[in-house]
Amino acid sequence: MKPKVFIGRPVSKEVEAYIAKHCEYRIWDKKEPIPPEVLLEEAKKAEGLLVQKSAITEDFLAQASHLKVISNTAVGYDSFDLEAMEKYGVIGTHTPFVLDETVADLVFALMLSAARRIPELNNYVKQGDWNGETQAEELFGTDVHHTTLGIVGMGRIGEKIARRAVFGFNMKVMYNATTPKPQLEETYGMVYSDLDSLLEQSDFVVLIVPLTASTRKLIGAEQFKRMKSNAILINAARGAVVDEQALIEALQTGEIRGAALDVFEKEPTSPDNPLLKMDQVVVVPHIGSATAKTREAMVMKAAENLVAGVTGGVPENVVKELQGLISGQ
Ligand SMILES: NC(=O)C1=CN([C@@H]2O[C@H](COP(=O)(O)OP(=O)(O)OC[C@H]3O[C@@H](n4cnc5c(N)ncnc54)[C@H](OP(=O)(O)O)[C@@H]3O)[C@@H](O)[C@H]2O)C=CC1
Ligand SMILES: O=CC(=O)O
Repeated sequence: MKPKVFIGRPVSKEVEAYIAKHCEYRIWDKKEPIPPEVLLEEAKKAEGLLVQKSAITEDFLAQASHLKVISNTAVGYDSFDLEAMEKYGVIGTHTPFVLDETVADLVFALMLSAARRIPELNNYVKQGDWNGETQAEELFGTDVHHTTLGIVGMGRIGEKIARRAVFGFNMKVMYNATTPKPQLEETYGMVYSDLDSLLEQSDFVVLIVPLTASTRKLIGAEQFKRMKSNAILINAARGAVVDEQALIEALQTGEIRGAALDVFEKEPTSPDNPLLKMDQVVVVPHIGSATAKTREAMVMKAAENLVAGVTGGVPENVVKELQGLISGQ
């Protein structure tokens, strides 16, 4: 008998066919996100789940006693209660590597947009404000090339950002991570820095860390005070890595020049969020990995992890905190 799985989001025909070959499955194929109570009811009958950032709590796991694996279609897995998953022996997987270059592209798109004020100037032209006079200084932006970039998080994606910065834009790169990376320093000529010095010296600060207890509100009022007044913050990590209220105040008081945000404390963010009213803030709706090719690769990777987890194989991408569950099998 094939193992029973539930697919908690729409997938392509190819992915569905792959899962169908190995599993008996049910699927949530509506565009809107699956309601938590529907996911729970389905999870009670399944050995494996494929989800996209659905919250997996202790209470959820306690009620879904057949689960062996939960495959997340994202690299970040802050939606997993890792302690509870370990307690219930449920393997969690994610989709690293396949999205790195795409997310690094988006980080650069955000950096360039904020520095050169692309959304503002796009509106200026489209609204008919371009009247042919010599361009006024108020339209000027700031350079990206030959400036200093501080990257907070030097993992898979951080490295791809560093490569673009050094070889594409001649930037000086400083980085912070939990441990220094001497080999990457040699490859990219970048320097490891404590967070405070990185904030003090960078023209652009990119956040690309996982959301954990140690990174929640990593950047708050105290950190904004350290940043240059012409600095631009790019957050492509998770909204909660930044104290959003402190960011609003830092922008209002001119402590930093601007921000470019793919992620927010609460998603979707409220239309009333003051950040959305600020010209010096560029926003996109959490689309770091959102190209058709990369998203398809992520979903196929998630399907492969799911199938391996319910058919007695070893999923390729078990999250590091739960790898003990595999070695203990
Ligand atoms: N906006 C979007 O659409 C996307 C967002 N993301 C987010 O980006 C995150 C990073 O992805 P990825 O590069 O694959 O992850 P990795 O695990 O490869 O890298 C994470 C990096 O963060 C560092 N780090 C962890 N904790 C801290 C800390 N307290 N202070 C400083 N550095 C820290 C790690 O240090 P060390 O190497 O020393 O352990 C590591 O260098 C994801 O977890 C996700 O939240 C990812 C993809 C898309
Ligand atoms: O936010 C996206 C991810 O893959 O993590």
